[in-house]
Amino acid sequence: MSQLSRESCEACRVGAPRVTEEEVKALGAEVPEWQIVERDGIMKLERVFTFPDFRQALAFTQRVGELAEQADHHPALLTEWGKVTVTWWSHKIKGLHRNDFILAARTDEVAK
Ligand SMILES: C[C@H](O)[C@H](O)[C@H]1CNC2=NC(N)=NC(=O)C2=N1
Repeated sequence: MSQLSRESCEACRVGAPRVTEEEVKALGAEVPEWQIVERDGIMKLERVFTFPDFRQALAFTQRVGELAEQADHHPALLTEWGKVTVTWWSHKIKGLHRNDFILAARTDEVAK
């Protein structure tokens, strides 16, 4: 279990600081399989997970949903036959917060 995945998420609030460029570099190194993408001017953290079939993709989707509920911090999830695209960002700050990297690390844990 990675150090980052064990960190606790702080409550997401309007006005919370987005991660700086330096933090993106440092945190990104802890979740190297994730890409930083920008959509509608919002920086997001995204990874595509692949599976042997739809049933296993769906089971993984459920596990990610559970960890999101536990953290009260939710991703966008696209579930397809054999793959799931997970995208994390913080809606309230329209960008990336440390929480998003913590939850990306936790997502990697439940993919195993
Ligand atoms: C009311 C509820 O706690 C908030 O809307 C939470 C829910 N989940 C969330 N998830 C994400 N990714 N960003 C948020 O700002 C957010 N806010």
